[in-house]
Amino acid sequence: MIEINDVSKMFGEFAAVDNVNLKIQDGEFLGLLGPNGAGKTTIIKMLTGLLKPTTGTIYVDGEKMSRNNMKIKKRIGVVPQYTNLDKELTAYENLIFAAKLFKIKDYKNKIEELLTFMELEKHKNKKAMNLSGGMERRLMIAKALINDPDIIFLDEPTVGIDLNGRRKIWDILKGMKAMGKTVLFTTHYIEEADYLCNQVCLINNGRVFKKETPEKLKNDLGIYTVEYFDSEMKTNYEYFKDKDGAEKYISSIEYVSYTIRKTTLEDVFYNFTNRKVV
Ligand SMILES: Nc1ncnc2c1ncn2[C@@H]1O[C@H](COP(=O)(O)OP(=O)(O)OP(=O)(O)O)[C@@H](O)[C@H]1O
Repeated sequence: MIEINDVSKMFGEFAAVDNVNLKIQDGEFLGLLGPNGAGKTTIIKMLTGLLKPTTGTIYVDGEKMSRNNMKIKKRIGVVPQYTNLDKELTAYENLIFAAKLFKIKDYKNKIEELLTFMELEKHKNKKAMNLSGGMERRLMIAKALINDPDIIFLDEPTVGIDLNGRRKIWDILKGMKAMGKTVLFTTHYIEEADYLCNQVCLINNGRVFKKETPEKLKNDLGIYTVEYFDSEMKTNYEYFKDKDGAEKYISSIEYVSYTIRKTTLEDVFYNFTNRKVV
C-alpha cells in the first residue's frame, strides 16, 4: 500500500501540492485527474522520489520514500511526461540499456516479451528519434516495465497522441491492470479516467478533494444532467437521480435550449470546483 500523509510541496510561497492525504491499495488503478497546473506531476515526482515533500511523508508498504531508497525504487516503474529515451539508439538498444542498468540476466526474452506487448516488434530496429509519438510513448512504457515493477507511475501517458495511439496505450494499461499491478497515472482526459480507472482522484489547486470510483462520483451527484441555456445567455446544470426527475424539472422552468444527458466526470469536477478539467 502507498500512503501519502499530510504531504505538501512549496515552491517559494506557492503551494503546488497542499496537504494531500491518500491511500493507494495494492492492485489499485488510480487516475489523478485535474486541469493544467493542478499539481499532478508534482505528486508523481514526490511519489517516485524525484522531489522531496516540503512537509509530510510518503510510505510504500511501510517504508519511507526518499530519493535514495533503492529498495522502493526497484519496485517502481516510471513513465515521465517528457521522453527519457536515447534518441540516437534504436528501440531495442534503448531497452538493452535499461535492462543492463537493472542488471537483468535474461534480458533478451524480457525485451522480446515487452516489444510484443507494446506492438513494437516491427519497429525495434528504428532509432527512437524516428518513432511516431505513440510508438515512442509505448517504448517508454516498455522501458518502465523492464524490471517487472509492481507499481507503475505514468505522467500523462496519452497526451498529444492520436486516438488510435491512445487506444493502444489504453490496452496496455488495461493489460497492466489485469496483471494485478498498482497503476497510478495522471490525465486531463476525462473519458480516459472514466473508462480505465477503478478509482479517480480529483485534484484542483494542489488539493485532492475526492477519491472514489467513477461510478460513485457520478451517482452521488445524480446520474442525469439537465444542461440548459437561459434567457440571460448563461448555461446552467442541474443533476437528478432519474430521467423522470430531469424531465419534470425542465418542464417547470424557462429556457432557451436544453439537453438531458448522462452525468460525466467533467460534471462532477465542475460541480466541485466551478472549473473545467480541459
Ligand atoms: N520547479 C517548480 N518551481 C516553481 N513552480 C513549479 C515548479 N514545478 C511546478 N510548479 C508549479 O506548481 C504547479 C503544479 O504544477 P504541476 O506540473 O504539478 O501541475 P500538473 O497538474 O501536472 O499540470 P500539467 O497537466 O500542466 O502538467 C503549477 O502552478 C506549476 O507552475
